[in-house]
Amino acid sequence: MSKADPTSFVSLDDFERYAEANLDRNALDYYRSGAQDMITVRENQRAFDRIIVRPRILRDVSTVDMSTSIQGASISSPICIAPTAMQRMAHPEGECATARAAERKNTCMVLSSWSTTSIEDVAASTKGQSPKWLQLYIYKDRKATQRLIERAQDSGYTAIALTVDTPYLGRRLADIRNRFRLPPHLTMANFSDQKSQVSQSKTTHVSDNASGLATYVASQIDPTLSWKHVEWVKSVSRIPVLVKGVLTAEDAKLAVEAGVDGIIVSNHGGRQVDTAPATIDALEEVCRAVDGRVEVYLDGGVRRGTDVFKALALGAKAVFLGRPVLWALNYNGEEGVVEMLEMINEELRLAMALTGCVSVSDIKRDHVRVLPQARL
Ligand SMILES: Cc1cc2nc3c(=O)[nH]c(=O)nc-3n(C[C@H](O)[C@H](O)[C@H](O)COP(=O)(O)O)c2cc1C
Ligand SMILES: CCCCC(=O)C(=O)O
Repeated sequence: MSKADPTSFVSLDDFERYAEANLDRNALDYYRSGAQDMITVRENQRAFDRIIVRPRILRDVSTVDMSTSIQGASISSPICIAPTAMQRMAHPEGECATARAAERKNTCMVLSSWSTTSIEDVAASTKGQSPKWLQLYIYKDRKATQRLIERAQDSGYTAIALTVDTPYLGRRLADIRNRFRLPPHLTMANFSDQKSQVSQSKTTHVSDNASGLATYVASQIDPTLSWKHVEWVKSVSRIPVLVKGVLTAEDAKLAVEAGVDGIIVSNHGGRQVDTAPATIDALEEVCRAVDGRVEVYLDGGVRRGTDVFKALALGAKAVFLGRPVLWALNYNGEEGVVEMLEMINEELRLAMALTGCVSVSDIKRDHVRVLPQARL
């Protein structure tokens, strides 16, 4: 695999090609892998190709405004950053570099609770001028879970994205083969002061047994979780609570009934249950079920400006990028993430101009036609 030449990066794929040639196997496979045969990973991207854009013409597109808001906070464009764990494997400045890049582009970053930099250090690395959310798992240790929410609130995070698709970790074959382990100089930084509550021990902490990551998740995450726990998170949080990992109309309705403030349509980047639907295929049924009661967002496979356009046309308020951030981080830290965000933002600007949309509210359902779903 030849390393992509940074001077000729023309699409988000180029960042990935660069990282493929640059990252060590353990990190690269962890970042790019998905569950089992990775069918959903591929579908997340391919499904966008089954949606036809219907451009409108002659509408004076000399000025295009991509600004929007999420949970009441203004952002410069509907392209945000999804939570991905352990970013310091990609670059020494990891999550801080990502947060600074997000702030420079005035967009929202979601910090993984399994970050290699603490909630407080990430907050301190920015000026607090763009929204930061904390992604949360419900840990077996409820006090530790509640403490994470409090720490996020105290550090200026403005929402909690509660991940609900991970009662167990999906089966990721490459990580099992590689005996994935977090490099010894890194830690799950949000837990380093809580060893007694969150048993982050040498044996369970991403240990080097064959399913180290899965074992770690099984030791930490409570698989008994149900909707009443979502209500519990709401009851202990002063900031909005969103659920991340909804793929069906049925669950979207239950989420609204549980009082959530927003829904992220996500299949965890195809990393949990393989052959789950592509998120762009699930988006419309979720939006119909929600019927405008809360904001709906999407992540999974978004790689081009036209992908963002299609998600907005089908009802998403904003989209979140996962892996492209890791590839860009690996390429050039904060600057790399800024460059990647600028690239996809410019693609969105052009997609809007070429379809006759001068603001995100101009992007309507009839700007796209969805072709019949291919067989998986
Ligand atoms: C390496 C990696 C780590 C992730 N870690 C988390 C995490 O800690 N919490 C979480 O809710 N989702 C996590 N996700 C899922 C992302 O938030 C997001 O749903 C997904 O990556 C979006 O798809 P994309 O990578 O195709 O853009 C992770 C994804 C990847 C690729
Ligand atoms: C133990 C970290 C798991 C993070 C995660 O959500 C993922 O890898 O998809």
